Amino acid sequence: MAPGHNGLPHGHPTERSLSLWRKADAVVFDVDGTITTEYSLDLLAEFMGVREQVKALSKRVQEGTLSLEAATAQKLSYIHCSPHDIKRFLQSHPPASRLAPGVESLIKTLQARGVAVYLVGDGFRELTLPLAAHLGIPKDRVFANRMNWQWDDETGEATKLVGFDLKEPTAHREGKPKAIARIRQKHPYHTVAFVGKDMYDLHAVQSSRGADVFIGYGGVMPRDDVARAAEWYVTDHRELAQALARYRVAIIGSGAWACAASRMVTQNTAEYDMADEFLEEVTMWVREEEFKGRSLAQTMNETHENTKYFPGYTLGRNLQAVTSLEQVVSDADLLIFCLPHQYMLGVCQQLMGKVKPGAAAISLIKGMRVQPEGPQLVSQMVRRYLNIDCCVLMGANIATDIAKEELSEAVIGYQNLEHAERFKKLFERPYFRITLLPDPIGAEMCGTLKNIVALGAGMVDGLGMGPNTKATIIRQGLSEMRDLSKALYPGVHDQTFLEGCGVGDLVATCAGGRNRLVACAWTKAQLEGKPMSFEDLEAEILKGQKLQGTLTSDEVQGIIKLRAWETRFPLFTTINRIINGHLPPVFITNIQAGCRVEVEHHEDHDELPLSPAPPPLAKRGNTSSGPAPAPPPLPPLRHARAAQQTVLAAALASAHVDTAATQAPEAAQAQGQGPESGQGVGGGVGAAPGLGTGSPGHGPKPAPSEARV
Ligand SMILES: NC(=O)c1ccc[n+]([C@@H]2O[C@H](COP(=O)([O-])OP(=O)(O)OC[C@H]3O[C@@H](n4cnc5c(N)ncnc54)[C@H](O)[C@@H]3O)[C@@H](O)[C@H]2O)c1
Ligand SMILES: O=P(O)(O)OC[C@H](O)CO
Repeated sequence: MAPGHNGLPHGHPTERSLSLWRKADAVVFDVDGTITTEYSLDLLAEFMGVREQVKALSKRVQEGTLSLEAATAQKLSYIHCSPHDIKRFLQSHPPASRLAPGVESLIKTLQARGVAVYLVGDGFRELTLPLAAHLGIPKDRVFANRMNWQWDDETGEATKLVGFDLKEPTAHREGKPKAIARIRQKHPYHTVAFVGKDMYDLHAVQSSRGADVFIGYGGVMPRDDVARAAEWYVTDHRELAQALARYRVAIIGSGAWACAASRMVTQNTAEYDMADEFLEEVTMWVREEEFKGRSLAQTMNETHENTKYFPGYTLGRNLQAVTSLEQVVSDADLLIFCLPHQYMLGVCQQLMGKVKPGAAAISLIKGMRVQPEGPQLVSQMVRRYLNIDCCVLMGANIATDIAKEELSEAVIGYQNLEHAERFKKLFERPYFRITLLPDPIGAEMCGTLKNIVALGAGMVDGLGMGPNTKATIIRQGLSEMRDLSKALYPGVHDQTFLEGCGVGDLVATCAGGRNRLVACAWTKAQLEGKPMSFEDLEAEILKGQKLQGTLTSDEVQGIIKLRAWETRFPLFTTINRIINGHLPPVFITNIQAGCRVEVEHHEDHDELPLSPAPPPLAKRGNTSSGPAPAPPPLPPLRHARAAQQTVLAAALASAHVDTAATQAPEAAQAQGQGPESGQGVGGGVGAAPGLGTGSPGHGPKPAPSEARV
């Protein structure tokens, strides 16, 4: 055969046709000779003993000496069958025996990807519908001619074939473009591809522009003229299936959650799936570092285990650890960001202009960046710096439990539904359920803010208090999460806070998360008189994994302080004051007092942002905002025991809080003021007004949405 369109060899699509085929949301197939190995009417004619007469008519149509309409009418008069004959014919020629090789699998692949498949042919519904049923194509997606029948007046049954319905568009030469136009009128498909066998099909597409691309199929009835004229000519349907886009997946980050999430992703990309959308190999960016004298990435590639950040869990064999960030993203279509949030700005800056155009991202990161003009969520950062869409995946997703394949749920918050659906396919497993949520900001705010509440829950545990107190903190936390999210982003949906990313994640984190764990240890250390910094405890307990809550608390407090919202967000404010050493942990049970305590500015670097331009986040020791070397760490107040006591004394004096309240619960109990004194959360802490006991002792009047505790 001669070379195809633009001199390309056969089977080589033009760039345009390949791209349109890959993004088609509807594919229309011609029927006879394209999805079948023969003209079905010819087979019926053979069955009825008139094959040669009918074939001769088809030849005349191809030669242009007889019109399609006249030939069809003549063929039917030769065939002259009854409905019973058709039934027998269909029994002896079941659909599977009539289909062209590879077409059934191609159609199933397209359908699994959500592509709408249509059949448009100039054969007959009576013979085409059984094929459609076999292929799972609904009747209303089939365009074909209808036979006319003579009816027996007495039995009411069709008896004899008497021609065909000329009102069907497919009865005429220009019928196919008309059918495609009808499809487009009814459904707003973005891209329609047409697969057909002859020049009529090609002209039908070119003349009407009904379809965006024509692909010639010559596997059954090869045609040189079509091969020459078509932008893409294939002789096997498998070529079309193989050419469908497959997405290359990259994970940016290699910590605990990144590794647990990678297991789901690699399980899905490795598993056989009709849609076959993803390339099996997944790459993971592993920051260059040595662990136990060896390159961590190298160890991961050899042992399929992240021995530093996620020891004890096997990762997919199809996961490739790569240390070059640029290399990982350069050819990736789907980017999964999963890093401690403080490193994301540096990563985004490094990746500017290096991401594949058209790539889509999802962030699993829980945290935000605070700029003078306001907060910037990670998904917003990705959109802004990398100029690509970014969904978020948020939920009650403690990494180790998911690695054990215990049931868990998450939401994918999205702006672009198509991307969200693709990511859902990439992550969803029998043990990991995903709901799509059109509120990405709400979902991400939930994931970010719950880390602060978890610190409060850890303090409750560290103080040795029980579930009632923790439930109070969780309830108040959820309320402040919602109020702050809505105050900053009024479009956020209330319902989001009742989803897996809201109350679900909050409960899980407050029960078993790292923020809770470290805050509990920090509180105990305080009570025992052997205080330790959060950073030291983080290093000791989490062994390289990163705490997000303390940094997020500082960032969020910057937002609160700038707007003088302390009394609107008493839990967030009190937690921030506790972790920064301005209040003792026991104030977690007295947030109305905690948020009103006047905080003395001890040292410049100790204070929370006051001015419209919050100080750089890097000020907080090793919590720099990018992978670039952090500036020399300044010890925050929460790390300095002596300074803490000084400020605490001042704070208590200014709040007129009874110092007994600042002691450990045991000490407070001895004075009848501890949680077991009957005042519990409501009034257990000193002279300051207690949780749930009404108006505060001093300070501004609470806003209407103010906390009840
Ligand atoms: N761990 C969980 O159970 C869990 C669950 C859900 C969401 N999350 C969120 O996912 C995000 C990532 O958490 P994780 O558990 O995967 O990470 P992690 O806490 O285990 O932190 C380790 C990661 O931080 C990276 N890292 C350390 N120093 C770095 C630096 N200077 N620059 C760049 N990267 C550096 C390491 O290379 C490693 O990838 C966080 O926002 C977290 O809140 C965590
Ligand atoms: O362990 P934490 O506190 O960082 O929380 C982990 C996850 O966010 C829980 O969904």
